[in-house]
Amino acid sequence: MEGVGEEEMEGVDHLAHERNKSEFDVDAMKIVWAGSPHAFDVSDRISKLVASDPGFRKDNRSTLSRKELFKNTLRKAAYAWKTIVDLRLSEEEAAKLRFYVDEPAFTDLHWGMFIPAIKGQGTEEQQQKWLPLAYKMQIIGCYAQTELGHGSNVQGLETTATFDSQTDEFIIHSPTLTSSKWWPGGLGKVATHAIAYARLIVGGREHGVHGFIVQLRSLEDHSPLLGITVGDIGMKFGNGAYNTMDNGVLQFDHVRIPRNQMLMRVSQVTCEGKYKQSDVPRQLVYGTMVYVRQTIVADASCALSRAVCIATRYSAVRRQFGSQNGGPETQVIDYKTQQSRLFPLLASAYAFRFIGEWLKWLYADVTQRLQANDFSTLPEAHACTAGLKSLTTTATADGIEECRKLCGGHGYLCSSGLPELFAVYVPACTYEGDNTVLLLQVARFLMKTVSQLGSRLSSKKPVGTIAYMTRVEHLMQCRCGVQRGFAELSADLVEAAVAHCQLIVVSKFIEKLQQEIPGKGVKQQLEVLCNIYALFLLHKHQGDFLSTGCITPKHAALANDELRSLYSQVRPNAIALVDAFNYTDHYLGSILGCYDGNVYPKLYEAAWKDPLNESVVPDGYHLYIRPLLKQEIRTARL
Ligand SMILES: CCCCC/C=C\C/C=C\C/C=C\C/C=C\C/C=C\CC/C=C/C(=O)SCCNC(=O)CCNC(=O)[C@H](O)C(C)(C)COP(=O)(O)OP(=O)(O)OC[C@H]1O[C@@H](n2cnc3c(N)ncnc32)[C@H](O)[C@@H]1OP(=O)(O)O
Ligand SMILES: Cc1cc2nc3c(=O)[nH]c(=O)nc-3n(C[C@H](O)[C@H](O)[C@H](O)COP(=O)(O)OP(=O)(O)OC[C@H]3O[C@@H](n4cnc5c(N)ncnc54)[C@H](O)[C@@H]3O)c2cc1C
Repeated sequence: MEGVGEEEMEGVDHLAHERNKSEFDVDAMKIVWAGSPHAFDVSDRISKLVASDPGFRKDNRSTLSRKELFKNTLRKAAYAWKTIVDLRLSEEEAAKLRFYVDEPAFTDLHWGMFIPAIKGQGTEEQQQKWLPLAYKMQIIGCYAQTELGHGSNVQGLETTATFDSQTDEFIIHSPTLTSSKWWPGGLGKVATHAIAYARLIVGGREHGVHGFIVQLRSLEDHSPLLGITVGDIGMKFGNGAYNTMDNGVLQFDHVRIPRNQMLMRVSQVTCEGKYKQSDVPRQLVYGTMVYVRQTIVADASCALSRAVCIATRYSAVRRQFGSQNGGPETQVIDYKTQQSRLFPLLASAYAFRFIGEWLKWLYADVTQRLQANDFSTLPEAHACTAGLKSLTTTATADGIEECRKLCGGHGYLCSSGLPELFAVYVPACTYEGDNTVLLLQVARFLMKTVSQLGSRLSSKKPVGTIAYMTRVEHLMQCRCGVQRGFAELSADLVEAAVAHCQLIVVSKFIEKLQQEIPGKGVKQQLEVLCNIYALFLLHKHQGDFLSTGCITPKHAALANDELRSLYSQVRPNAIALVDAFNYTDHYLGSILGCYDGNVYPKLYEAAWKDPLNESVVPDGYHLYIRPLLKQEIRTARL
């Protein structure tokens, strides 16, 4: 193997000159990014714990076969659980551990959907029975909603749950091929139980889709129970990437479960076969999706900031052109074109961090209200979680790909970390609701609000995130007919929904800046980023702003000038602004993004570790290359 001098690999901080340029207190910014001194402490401690433990190694994922990859994920999940138990980690610390282990696994669905579904839709009694088992991982659950034929259209699911009053049981059945459950994570090979969604039929009458706790596999030998056919749906996009997850297929053949395994907080079936609806809205059956959409928004800033950190550090290391008198070439980060692609993404990472924080608050608020039987803010919470999930995941997936391009050719190497990050992240635009379908929900909410504006029948004034609507006069003129023309106008309405969500992100960023933010220069940096975020959007959509007369061409030109000036203000602080994410090299998983910026020796070293380089002459030489070179190809046995 070709070696690299030890001194070239270790110890020298190639980005030190960049760090010295920064004009703000990076440690204080780390606290702002983490959310609080306590959150910073937990995150910092757990990230270092994971990074220093060889049990959590992840640099070999792209070279493993699916079976090896999956087995390794099982090992890591078991090891993570042992670490959590041995170290007596709190729930907050355990969640951080899962985050820094950085490998999609069945545990995400168990903790992220199965348990929340029981908590949100189960009765007290059901929670008391199932949650202790789930918390100790004595059962492992998944969330089985989507089917081969229907994902977005939940009302179109075909699986049935028919009540049998003779035996006090439900019979869960997949009547067609398209009713096979398809996609649930953890289902393929691991889950012992599922929250399965099915159309409830009682006494021959249908009552829509409800959730049921169904055991799938034996707790003794893991074999599927009678009437259950279950397996993995196959390889997904990208090597490694989301293939650590066993997304599954499941068919029920008249599987019987006790009546008390229907989640009965929203509606109940009595032993006499009576269907009863509580006074909580039916939409609470969708509550787990609202919860997860909110966590996805909070996670978007993590994925985007990770890509931005890699691209920013590498852009400061990489030099092309511009050498004067034999001096060093220009750092690519100094090119205005690089800045105009990179810095809006840096600003977006911060914007999404704060919108995630705000959405957590909104979710906690609506949960509290629901407990007190106040359902008034549910439509707004649904619109915000759906819309912001769509906005942030689309921007993050696009942003990760842009960061890959910002790293030139080296960004295409797996060792840059960016291809895998993209492949793992991009399904977030589809799962928990296809992003366009979710924006249509926001559009519906907006149109409903518009149709009520000024209506004599409605005395309610729009509040919260739609309060601005009373101030937009020409909305009043748009009221007529928009409800009737919804489908025809849906492409435009989706754009309106995006604009509404962008407004929320910008206004919450501005609200954040109205708070006290300690630390030298921290607030000023955030103001610059906030202005970049807002002006970049204005610049990108200037056609819309100009055509609606919201701005003049002069305003548009001024905004563009200001944007360029803001990029110059960010430039000296760029490295410190990504250092503030406090990511370990282990978590970043990228040679291009490593903290010390010592990129080239590490790339060189890593190349020699590729399995193809294990032998100088490749396997297959004698069979395929030599006959070709010797012109013996016609006689060779191929
Ligand atoms: C090792 C140790 C580990 C320790 C670990 C510790 C912690 C780890 C913790 C957690 C891990 C964290 C997170 C990870 C979790 C998961 C993320 C990872 C992987 C993702 C897995 C993906 C899962 C899935 O994809 S599940 C399936 C999701 N499916 C969808 O999203 C379907 C999308 N479709 C819909 O939501 C709806 O059907 C629809 C499109 C909204 C319905 O449209 P429509 O038919 O028009 O509506 P109706 O059904 O008729 O509804 C009418 C009425 O209701 C309103 N509505 C709709 N939805 C909601 C809602 N959710 N809430 C409130 N209201 C709603 C609708 O607007 C309409 O209102 P209106 O009548 O007033 O207009
Ligand atoms: C990696 C991954 C993990 C998943 N994990 C789970 C899980 O754990 N549990 C689970 O239950 N499900 C899971 N899913 C399924 C996921 O929730 C669905 O795939 C998702 O909700 C989208 O539904 P769909 O596949 O039916 O898309 P479709 O609705 O078929 O979308 C296809 C196209 O049609 C468009 N479209 C659909 N409806 C409309 C409309 N009304 N108007 C305009 N355009 C429309 C969409 O925008 C899209 O472009 C997972 C999916 C993935 C990719």
